Amino acid sequence: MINKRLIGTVSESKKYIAGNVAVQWCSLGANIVMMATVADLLASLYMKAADKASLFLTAAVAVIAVLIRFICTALSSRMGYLSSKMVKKLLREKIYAKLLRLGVSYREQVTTSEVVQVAVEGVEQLETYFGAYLPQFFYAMLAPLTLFVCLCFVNVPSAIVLLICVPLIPIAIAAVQTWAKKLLSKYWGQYTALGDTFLENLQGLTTLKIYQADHFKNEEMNREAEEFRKITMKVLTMQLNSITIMDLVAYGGGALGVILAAAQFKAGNVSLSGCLLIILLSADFFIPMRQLGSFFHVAMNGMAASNKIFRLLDLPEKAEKTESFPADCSLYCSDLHFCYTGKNSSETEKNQSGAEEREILHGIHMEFPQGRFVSIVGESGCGKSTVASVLMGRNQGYSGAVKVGETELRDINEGELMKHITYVSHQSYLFKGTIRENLLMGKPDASDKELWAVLERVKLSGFLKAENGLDTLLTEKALNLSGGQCQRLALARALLHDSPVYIFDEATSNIDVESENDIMEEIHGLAGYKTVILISHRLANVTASDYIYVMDKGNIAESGNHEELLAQGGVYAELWNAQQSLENYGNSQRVYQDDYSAGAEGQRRGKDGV
Ligand SMILES: Nc1ncnc2c1ncn2[C@@H]1O[C@H](COP(=O)(O)OP(=O)(O)OP(=O)(O)O)[C@@H](O)[C@H]1O
Repeated sequence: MINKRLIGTVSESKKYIAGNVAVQWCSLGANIVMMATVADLLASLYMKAADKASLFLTAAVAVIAVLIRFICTALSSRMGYLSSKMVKKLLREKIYAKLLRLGVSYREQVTTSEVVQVAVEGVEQLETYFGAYLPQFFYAMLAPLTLFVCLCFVNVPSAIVLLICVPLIPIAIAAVQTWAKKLLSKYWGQYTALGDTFLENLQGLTTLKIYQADHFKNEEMNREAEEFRKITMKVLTMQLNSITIMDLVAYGGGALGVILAAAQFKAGNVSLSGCLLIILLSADFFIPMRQLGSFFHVAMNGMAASNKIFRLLDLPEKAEKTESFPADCSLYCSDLHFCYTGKNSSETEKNQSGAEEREILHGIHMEFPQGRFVSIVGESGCGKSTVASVLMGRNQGYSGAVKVGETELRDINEGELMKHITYVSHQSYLFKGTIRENLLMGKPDASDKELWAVLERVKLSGFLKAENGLDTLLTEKALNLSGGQCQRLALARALLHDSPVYIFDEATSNIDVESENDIMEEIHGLAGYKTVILISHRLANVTASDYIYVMDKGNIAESGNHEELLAQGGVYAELWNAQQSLENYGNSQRVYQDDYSAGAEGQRRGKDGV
């Protein structure tokens, strides 16, 4: 239960732990002095030898001792607080720094939910370990030894017996530890799983309601919660049982001290005041160890959490990338293979070892020359977004070559890569805060004038002027904006970023036609002077591209410009014809509806005599 690595990792907390032990020890010293004076007074009262002076002296010593103990207790909790505060801060900083070092591809090794659980809940669990358990551990060793030394001056056999009984408490703790360890790790697992389910169901509540699946999920969660309740009760029972055992040992030991002292007094081996002192102090032999036991289970939770923290901190890191982004920002992939493994998405031991590798990209060749507009199309699931993630440096476990100019992409410094490639997906993340704050992420030194100019370009300025301008507040995930407005805002932020390469991954899916047209207009505008990679389901959006790659099940099925691909009469032409007939059908329906509405309006007007 003393994790040297954990203590070493946050060694700054050692001074607080030492200070905490020191003040508790001072408090014990004050208690010994007080008890010795009280024992003396009681003995002289019994002998009828007490006078006023000894009464006053005892009262004065008692008041001073109580005062010292009060100050020491306050100092001890202050130090406990300071050490746990420092530990939490340091560990969270380390986790944060680790994530930064792992970079954008961190999800290849650990899931976001695991990182959140470890950084928030996991670190929180260590509060008691550092704030209470560790100081108590050292104090629980020091206190019986100190009392032993003091009582040796009074009566050696009693002091020895009391000292021998103290280790019975840790032995009792150790007896339950093996069982407790397994139980607590199971408890922790169920606790985090329940947290995951709860969060997921809460986030998807609207969807669950729409499909009337909320009842089913409710029952599922009830079952999980019931399992969690059962294991919580087991943990509580285990804790209560072990506390009962510890109490038996502690108070039994105290009682033994009383019996021994009385026997020694009867045998004439100890004075009356000495006997009283042994009786008064015998409980203090056991109380620190008993207190340690009560922190034990919380500290064990901390240990389970620290294992998870170290698993995260020990994840292998790639060597520091030093290459800067080349001036020639043409991108190309040659013989590019990529597989996702179960490792990426699951933390279970079984999945890690038995992870099935599924190749998504089967040795593809693609070129994205500087300043050209290249599109990638293909059926859902053929690997388009995977290519985008590789180009963004998010999927680094590829084989083959991916180069920017002459430099291998995975050797380019991550900050440089992010600075030079802007990625806009259909789910661009907008942060809770103001419109200004969200836009300034694209260009921190942009003036309000620049921000309004870019909002004008994406046709969002009218709406925002009617709201609170650049200070319009966005709620979490910008839920107070429509889908189209979110995408326009994300595009505005991307335009401000002004990087040489832009990747648009289905940036206009799931939004209204007007927003789609406005956004596509901007993308086509960019294509004149930036390297633009456009991934789109809708072929009408890619017709103006300099080059189009048609993907099929992780391979390049065809490539060329729009006219060439149509002339080939292959997958692209088939898809184009199918989409065209659908769009023509949609248009004819719209015309029919417009005619119908115009006719109905004419009839109404006729009736009204207008
Ligand atoms: N993180 C992941 N872990 C495991 N498999 C994944 C992951 N992301 C995607 N895949 C799988 O990789 C394949 C290609 O996915 P990808 O998202 O690249 O396709 P896509 O062509 O962009 O599809 P869509 O047009 O529907 O967005 C899919 O079969 C998908 O199941």
